Amino acid sequence: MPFITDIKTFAALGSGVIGSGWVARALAHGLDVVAWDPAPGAEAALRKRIANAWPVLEKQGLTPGAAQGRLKFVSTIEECVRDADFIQESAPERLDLKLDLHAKVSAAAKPNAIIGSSTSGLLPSEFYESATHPERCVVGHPFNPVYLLPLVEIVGGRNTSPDAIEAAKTIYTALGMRPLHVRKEVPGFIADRLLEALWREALHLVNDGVASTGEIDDAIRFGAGLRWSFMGTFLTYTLAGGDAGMRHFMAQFGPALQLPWTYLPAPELTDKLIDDVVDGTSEQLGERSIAALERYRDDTLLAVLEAVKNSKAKHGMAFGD
Ligand SMILES: NC(=O)C1=CN([C@@H]2O[C@H](COP(=O)(O)OP(=O)(O)OC[C@H]3O[C@@H](n4cnc5c(N)ncnc54)[C@H](O)[C@@H]3O)[C@@H](O)[C@H]2O)C=CC1
Ligand SMILES: C[N+](C)(C)CC(=O)CC(=O)[O-]
Repeated sequence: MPFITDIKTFAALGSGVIGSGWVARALAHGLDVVAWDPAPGAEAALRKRIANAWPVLEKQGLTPGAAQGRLKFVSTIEECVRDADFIQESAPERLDLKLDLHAKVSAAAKPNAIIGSSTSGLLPSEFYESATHPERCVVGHPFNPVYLLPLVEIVGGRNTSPDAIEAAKTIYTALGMRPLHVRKEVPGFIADRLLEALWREALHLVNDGVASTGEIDDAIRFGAGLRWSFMGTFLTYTLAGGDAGMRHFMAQFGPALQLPWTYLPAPELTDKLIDDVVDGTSEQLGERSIAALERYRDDTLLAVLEAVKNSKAKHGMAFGD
């Protein structure tokens, strides 16, 4: 039986930061969405998050027929997944919890509905171990805010069929995303390995009293962060090697890797370090609420996405190139 790829009904399990982002994306793409989350007050919190995201989604352009009213919140896992054409799990990052949840989800779902997990780095071979029809189970790791950022890392487990990877690519593409197949199942996949290295070094810089959280954020947002929105590290450093490109770059800056500039192990999360990071970021937040900062982030991201798309078009490139 072929996997379902022309999806009409999207099931979301877990409606926290990431689950609500998936719901917003699916609704904006004109789908019916069924959601489940066991927390008290979860439905109201989800609807509030969707309402906060909706203005930027309207600005970006909704699929005809898209409406917040097409979200149905249900009270059981089975009700959530039974009639779904595609299922995305965004439950807390705990192996035991995901193992138990996926055993239930996969037993209740249509056998040919693809199941994706938002996990940031747990291994699909482990948490889909007791799934029914594990061949249709993948990781679809998104980035926050899920309703705007296109990247989704697709990772298969030991039992995932190659056809399921292709089906997941088709589904996520139809949701306006840019799938990246991570060919080897490794903890942290690709993007979170990179992000974790940056995060670890940022914590060391705070811990060693080198810079405040705001100064470290400035070092990213006025420099590398701007060029990372359209060019990755490898091509950027090719240009840093001048006309001789990457070979010259390697010769000039390669030896510095032996120093090294960076620490590998993370610093101990002492109470002082946690307080320094929390106090620093509270100061950066100032009087703004999280929701206001999210709207600022979303508007700015949309402007960046539009600018990158237009510039690529002028150079004969598609957005996904
Ligand atoms: N926050 C982030 O930046 C990102 C998180 N992720 C991944 O997304 C997943 C969800 O993370 P967040 O949304 O950040 O967490 P969150 O804490 O915001 O939301 C988790 C939600 O799951 C609900 N929940 C609790 N038990 C559950 C169960 N048994 N089944 C279903 N839902 C349950 C909670 O009530 C809560 O609403 C995790 O696997 C995480 O690694 C992926 C990309 C980015
Ligand atoms: C912090 N995090 C590991 C949960 C981050 C991600 O998984 C992706 C993101 O949105 O940065």
